[in-house]
Amino acid sequence: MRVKMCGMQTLAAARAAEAAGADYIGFIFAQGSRRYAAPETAHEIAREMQRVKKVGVFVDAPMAEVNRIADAVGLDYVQLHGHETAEMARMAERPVIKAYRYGDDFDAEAANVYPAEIILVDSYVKGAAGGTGLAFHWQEAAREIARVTKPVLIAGGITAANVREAVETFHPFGIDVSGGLEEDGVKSKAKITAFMEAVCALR
Ligand SMILES: O=C(O)c1ccccc1NCC(=O)[C@H](O)[C@H](O)COP(=O)(O)O
Repeated sequence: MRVKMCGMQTLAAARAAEAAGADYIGFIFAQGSRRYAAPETAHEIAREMQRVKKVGVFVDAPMAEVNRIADAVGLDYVQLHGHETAEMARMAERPVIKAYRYGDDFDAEAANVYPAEIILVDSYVKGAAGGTGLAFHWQEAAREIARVTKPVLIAGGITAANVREAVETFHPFGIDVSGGLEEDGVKSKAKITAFMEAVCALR
């Protein structure tokens, strides 16, 4: 079970995520997010990482900008978290993680033919692209999400307290977490460690 820890803004948080055993860390390049990371900052953090894969999160950004930032930062994946078309995804120069919001644009058939390596299913909250800290209706969604034939990351409101239920409900490729690692809106080393302990207890 893979773990993606998203919304990294400091070297300390990224080091804690890597040391705890995260498989992916994410940087938010969506202007307006409180978790926005400037590409220069993300690059400084990324170059210190040894093993963890670096993901850049974009919302309806021009693909030229996505590719430019991916090069500048040294990203391993780009996460398209808006309403990007398949044509846009084909222009990506990195493997794509395509995010859908359950209750908005999620559609298993569309996800299966979208040119992405990994599908991420997040919560839908009107007016927010992601990082809401809210879970969607897992029991209702499970059968539909099971029809996705690609690796699936489940996101939205996951914490150390409910990650077992998420895994037992979806049996996903992996879990994506951001707010569940924060204390007063800032990534917490203690919460990062506690989250991975909860995941390791499932393995
Ligand atoms: O985190 C953000 O601020 C954000 C803003 C705009 C688009 C995407 C964003 N986050 C993407 C992620 O992959 C988050 O980890 C995911 O939405 C789950 O967040 P949370 O519910 O806080 O665990």
